[in-house]
This record gives sequence, C-alpha cells and structure tokens, in this order.
Amino acid sequence: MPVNLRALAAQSCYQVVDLGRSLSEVLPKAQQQLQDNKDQALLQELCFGVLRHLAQLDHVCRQLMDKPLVKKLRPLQFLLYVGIYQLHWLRIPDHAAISETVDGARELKGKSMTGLINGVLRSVQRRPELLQFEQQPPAIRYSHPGWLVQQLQQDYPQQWPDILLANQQKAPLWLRVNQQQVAITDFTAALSAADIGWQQPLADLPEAILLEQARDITSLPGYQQGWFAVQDAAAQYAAHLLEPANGQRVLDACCAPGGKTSHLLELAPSARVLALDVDASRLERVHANLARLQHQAEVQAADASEPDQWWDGEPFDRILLDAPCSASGVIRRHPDIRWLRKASDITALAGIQARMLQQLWPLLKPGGILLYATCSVFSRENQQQIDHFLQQTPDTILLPIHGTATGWQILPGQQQMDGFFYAKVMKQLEAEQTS
Ligand SMILES: C[S@@+](CC[C@H](N)C(=O)[O-])C[C@H]1O[C@@H](n2cnc3c(N)ncnc32)[C@H](O)[C@@H]1O
Repeated sequence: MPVNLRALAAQSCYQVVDLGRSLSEVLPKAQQQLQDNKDQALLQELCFGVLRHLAQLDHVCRQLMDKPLVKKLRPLQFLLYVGIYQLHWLRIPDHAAISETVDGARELKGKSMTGLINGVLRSVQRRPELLQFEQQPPAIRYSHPGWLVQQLQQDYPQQWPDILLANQQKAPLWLRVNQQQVAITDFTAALSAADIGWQQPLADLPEAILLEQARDITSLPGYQQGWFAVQDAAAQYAAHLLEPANGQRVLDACCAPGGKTSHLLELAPSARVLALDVDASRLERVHANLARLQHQAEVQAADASEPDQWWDGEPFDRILLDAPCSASGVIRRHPDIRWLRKASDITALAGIQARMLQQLWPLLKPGGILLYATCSVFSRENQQQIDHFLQQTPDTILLPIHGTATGWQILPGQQQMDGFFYAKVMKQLEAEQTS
C-alpha cells in the first residue's frame, strides 16, 4: 500500500511536539517508509516547515475552528498544519496539496474528519488575510514559545527580533576542508569541476567552505577519502581558538559526534587527544568520523564532570569543554528545539555547565588553556556562566577573542553562521599566582 506522505509528516510532527521526541530521531524512521529520494526530501521539507511555523499555523486554525482537535484526533490537527503549510509556503498546486492532505486523513483513522479538513484548507485558500502575522504578538509573528521570546528580549534588548528572524531562515551547508588529506585549493577546484557552487567567505577561516545549495554530502568529491567534514563555520572557530600543538595533551570533554575532535587533529595531527562523551551510543559516530577523516584519538565513554572515574593524573595542556546546552543558537538548523526545550531546562543546564567547569579546571596545566563553548545564545549559559566561574576561581585569566575582553557571542545568521559562544580561559603560571 502506498504511504501517504502528508500523513507521515503529520505523525512525525505530532511525535515531536506532543510526545517530546526529537526530529532527528523521528524523521529518519519516517523517511525509511518512502522509497523515492524526492519524497524523502519533501517529507523533510514538510516537517521542518510545520515546526518552523507551528505557532502561525496554530493561529490560522484557531481563527477557523472552535477548538483544536484533541486526544485520538491530535495527529489530524498536525495534518491541518501540514496542509496549510503547503498552501502558503510551498509551490505545490493547491488542488494537489488539498486532495493529498484530505487523503492523509483516512490513513490517520480520521475518515469522519475529511470534511472538516477540506473545509479548513479551502477557507485558507480563499482568505489569504488569515495568514497575515505582522500585527500579532512576537510569539506568533516569529513562531517561538513565549518564554523563549522573553528570554531573548531580556538578553538582547536591541537584537531579539533579528535573532528570531534568523531562526526562521533555512541553514546553509558549511564544509570544513580536512587539510591533512587535501589542499583547500584542490578541494575547491574539485567542487568547481563537478559544477558545485561554493564560497569561501571568512578570511580568518579559509577551510570553511559554504555551498551555494544544500546537497547530499556523500556525493561530493572526496567524501570517502575524508577530504571534508560537515560543520557550521561558527563551530570551526573552536579548534583555532584552542591553539593545539603537536605533542600536547588535549582533552575534548564532550566530544560526540566528534566534529571538533577531528578539527583539533587537523591542526595538530600528533596531539594526544582524549575524547570523552557520557553517551556511549554517540561514540559510534565519533569513531566513524575519525576513521573517515583518518585521525587518531583515544575515545572513551565517561562523565566529564566526574574526573575521579577516568583521569590518570597527567594534566592537560588544552581542554575543550563544548558543554551540553540549550542549543538555542542552532534553532534554524533544528526547528524542533524551540518546542522541545522548556524554560526550566536553562536553569538545569547552567548548573551542569558550572559543575563541569569547576571539575575540569584542576586538570589543566598552569599556562594551559580551557575553551568553553556552547551553541546557545542565552547569557545564563554563556557570559554569566563564565563571569561566575572567573569570580569563583582565583587562577584564571580570561584571554581576549577578536579583541573583545569578554566571551565571544556569535548570533545566528551573523555571517551565515549558527549562534555560538566561546570563552578562552588560561590558567595562571605558578609564579604569577604567588607574586
Ligand atoms: C554540544 S555536544 C558536543 C559536540 C561535539 N563537541 C562536536 O563538535 O561534534 C555536547 C555533548 O556533550 C555530551 N555530554 C553531556 N553530558 C556529558 C558529561 N557529563 N560528560 C561528557 N559528555 C557529556 C553529550 O552526550 C553531547 O554529545
């Protein structure tokens, strides 16, 4: 029996929003039910689109229905969102979008709802004014939960609308050239020869290549040979800021899936890297990435905040703490994050991050550098976290990044990058401590 793509999209979004599953877990399973690559891509487009515009889609439905569908009918509410998303944001002809969506209702055991769904979609088609959001409150206008809007307003009194708008854009595909395997110019020449448009927009990060169009990365030149990794440019600053050198002992405390571990080894191939992650299942991807990119590191499943359980007593020259965080800087890449996170998560995460900083600091050599990184935009996980750590810890020196005397906050969309935060902290030499 052919699978109805709209019904699959509705089920997937329902599982994310109502059941709290992550889209990166739900979507691949749903895609497996479709044979055709184009159908798989359309399913992704529908899921991303509905999650990105959920508050707006809900606002449209509220104007046309007395109350939302509940209980067993919940997936059909998401089917309505899928239908409206297609009508307003995609170039699928209206008649096809409506008939496919109504057919999807039968698959979701909603045969008795086909009339309602047809009626709502036809009203949307006839009344484009229902989809005007400019006069709505920010939570609807930018389609984010209210708590997240408020947090951004508090942290960024000027820039919050730009951040919310950037979160609504599609994220570009950035690559990092593995210069241990190929010269940057040879890689870009191979891209051009394959008629793949690319740019190299960041002067201080020449290995960061921006593709003009997203595509299947396994079909790009040199994938099997490990010529490149997929990594947003904001994340590519980490390894440079840490300044690893050959022979140094480097700790990558939260390494999975290994994006920054491999970059560290591209800059310092004979650094002795210990890469930890508490989630053993995520380490499979670390091993696979290191193998494809042809790097070597010691990889271990361990809790970074419990060094007693894994540290052998030899101090580290460099520590990268790419801490677990709200991921509020990568919402454009993962539109489900905004609905999965809750305000209370930020307090819990800030506590975990503070403990990790505190536990890992004694493992750093005097004169060594710890780089604290998050893909968050919230000050409580970033600048406030670091300010608190510096106040509490006497032997710290905050090193400037790009001339700033504080941490470095990259906002989403800035130079086409994800939102990221870095703080670079050096441990004082013993002589400095006693003087
Ligand atoms: C932001 S991701 C790391 C991304 C990675 N550095 C990269 O560049 O590919 C955070 C990671 O921290 C891990 N993590 C969470 N708590 C941890 C802990 N207590 N000890 C070690 N790893 C932890 C998570 O499993 C997750 O893989």
